[in-house]
Amino acid sequence: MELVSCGDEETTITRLNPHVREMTSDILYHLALGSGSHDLHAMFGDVKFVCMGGTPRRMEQFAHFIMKEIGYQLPTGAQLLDISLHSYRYSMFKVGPVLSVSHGMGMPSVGILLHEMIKLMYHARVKNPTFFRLGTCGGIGIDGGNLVITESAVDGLMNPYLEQAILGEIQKRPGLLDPELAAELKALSTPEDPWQIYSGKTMCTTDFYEGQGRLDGAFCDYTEEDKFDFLRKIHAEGIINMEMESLMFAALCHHAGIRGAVICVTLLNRMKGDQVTAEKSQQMEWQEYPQRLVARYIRQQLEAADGVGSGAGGLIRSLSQLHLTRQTSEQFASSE
Ligand SMILES: O=P(O)(O)O[C@@H]1C[C@H](O)[C@@H](CO)O1
Ligand SMILES: O=c1cc[nH]c(=O)[nH]1
Repeated sequence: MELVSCGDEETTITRLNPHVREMTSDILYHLALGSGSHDLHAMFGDVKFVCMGGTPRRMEQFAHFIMKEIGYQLPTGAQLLDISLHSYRYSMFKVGPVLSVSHGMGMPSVGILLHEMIKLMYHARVKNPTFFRLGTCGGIGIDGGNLVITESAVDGLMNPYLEQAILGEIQKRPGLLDPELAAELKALSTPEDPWQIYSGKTMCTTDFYEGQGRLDGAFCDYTEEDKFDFLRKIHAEGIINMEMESLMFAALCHHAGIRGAVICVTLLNRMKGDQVTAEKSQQMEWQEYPQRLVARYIRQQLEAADGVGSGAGGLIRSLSQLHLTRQTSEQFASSE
């Protein structure tokens, strides 16, 4: 990707806010970090992959999982710490070149996080990061426990763009994701995996209940027939799942020129019901499926960068100058 000159810095982020370039100190309020209070280049300059998902617990688990998968070792006595603990909003864990961050529920929450993660990449001088959303969704004609890779995201009206009111006017940003990345991820799935993998359009809604045509919300002013007419209609348009973040994620990654992918596990088939009835232990196992696929991709990329046959360890060790120790945690706390 072409480097864009930003004052005395270079960034691969397109359309970066010119005001941010001029700010001597930028507070990343919801991450409990700041370009004035922290040496963001020293802390995050080696990041290559940013993985996001709804809950702090899932993203902490992913951090531990990816640590094993890429053979990364914390220094003796160090613990994996929540870098954004003192924001009381999001949780963020760093494992060498991988950041694992929770984004909460819905587009406003993931949108705020994306603004700050994109600025973090700029301040840390990270070039060409890849962003992933590792999520859960409702399948349309796909049973629970399968994977969906989003090709592009649409809103609840099937518009292929994000509409945002900015200064009293609607701005439209396309919900496009990187087709090559989606294909590369899909190719990493094998017939031995416990899931089937699908790719298609994702409907991103602003609500879990009425917004997704459920019959089990507190309110429902439509019939079961209306619901199924709608699900059949959107399925005929190539929509194979529903969730609540993909459109914001796709639109902001595309706007920033960041390679992004959305991989969700289905928790249920909406053609068969509305309630999530799978056992909690089953849901927990399913939640790991997107993580397993993305871990394969990260491993593959690190191994390729490290040279064939030498394994990911060397690169990861050399990339990971920064270890998140108690001392740096106290630094994070001081930015509260
Ligand atoms: O990534 P997660 O599993 O948090 O995303 C989906 C979409 C909504 O945020 C939430 C609804 O249950 O799950
Ligand atoms: O049906 C579902 C399941 C998970 N997440 C959603 O947004 N919808």
